[in-house]
Amino acid sequence: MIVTVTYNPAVDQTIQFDEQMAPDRVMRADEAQFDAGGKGINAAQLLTAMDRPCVATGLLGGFTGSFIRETLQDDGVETAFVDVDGTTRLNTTAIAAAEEYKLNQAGPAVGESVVDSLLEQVRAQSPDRVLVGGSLPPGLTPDAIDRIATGGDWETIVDTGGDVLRELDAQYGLCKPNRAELGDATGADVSTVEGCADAADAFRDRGFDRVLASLGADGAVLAGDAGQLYAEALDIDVVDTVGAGDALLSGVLSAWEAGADDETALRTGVTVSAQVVQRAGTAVPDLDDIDSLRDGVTVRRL
Ligand SMILES: Nc1ncnc2c1ncn2[C@@H]1O[C@H](COP(=O)(O)OP(=O)(O)O)[C@@H](O)[C@H]1O
Ligand SMILES: O=P(O)(O)OC[C@H]1O[C@](O)(COP(=O)(O)O)[C@@H](O)[C@@H]1O
Repeated sequence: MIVTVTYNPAVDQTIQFDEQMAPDRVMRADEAQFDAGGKGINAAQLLTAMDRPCVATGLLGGFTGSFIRETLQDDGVETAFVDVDGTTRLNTTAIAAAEEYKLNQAGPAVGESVVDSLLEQVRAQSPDRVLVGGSLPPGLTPDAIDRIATGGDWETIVDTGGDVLRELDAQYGLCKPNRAELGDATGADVSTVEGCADAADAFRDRGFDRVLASLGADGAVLAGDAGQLYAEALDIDVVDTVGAGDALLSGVLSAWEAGADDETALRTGVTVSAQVVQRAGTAVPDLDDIDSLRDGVTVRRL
């Protein structure tokens, strides 16, 4: 069973314009959408949609927090959140002509005592795996993630930015940097797939059993004890890429929970992410055919 921890959830607002962004004028969006977001929350929604037992925990506050709580309830996602005084952030993805702008807020400041409250919620679920996903709100340091990783007898997966990744001290089952985060965390040349795979592999020494590096339209690399696996991305029409990394990771975790090997897990992740990027925002797509669609993903050993 998986518990997801989102220290800094967000309502994801996706707005679409049929013209390019321009300063000093009113831009009017043709379409607007609101989704419950934040890395662990997206993962919990996707894992639930794939019938994997999962509980979403994290910090919620204010009207945006209530929206996330209600959305997850409607989606049948089990939750165990901790209430905070501030207002959960609203992150915006603006799609203008063919360009994508991601505008993320810092989130409400919290005190360190929230880590104890969250740990209590996590322990109460007795999970096998815990996914800690997303940025940290003001008031918390990477120690908040290490404390979850060392707080019980579970494998911890982490999906967070390069700066925080570099500062983690505990032992983790997996981290999932995207290309920029991998570059930030390692300082390596990540301009080629091979460079990314080598950087991911080397980064394992910093306390990660496996590193799953997502490379956008170039696909993904999974580096572990058994070597480096590379999966090409599927050739699809992308609406926006928000939630793509969460989808990749959710597919991998879902397959592992079902007992699959790394190659099958990587195929599953790439397939789930392809479904997500073909839809606006972080809404949960139809995932019924994932097991058959994943056969279309090309994986090779590097
Ligand atoms: N343009 C694209 N075409 C096809 N698949 C994509 C595209 N962008 C992202 N993906 C899929 O989503 C996964 C995660 O994307 P990425 O942008 O690297 O993650 P993040 O959202 O964390 O930045 C990729 O590994 C790939 O499978
Ligand atoms: O916590 P961060 O790094 O600010 O990211 C939060 C944002 O990332 C998302 O989880 C999407 O993440 P990915 O695009 O990396 O999958 C959004 O739902 C959320 O608004």
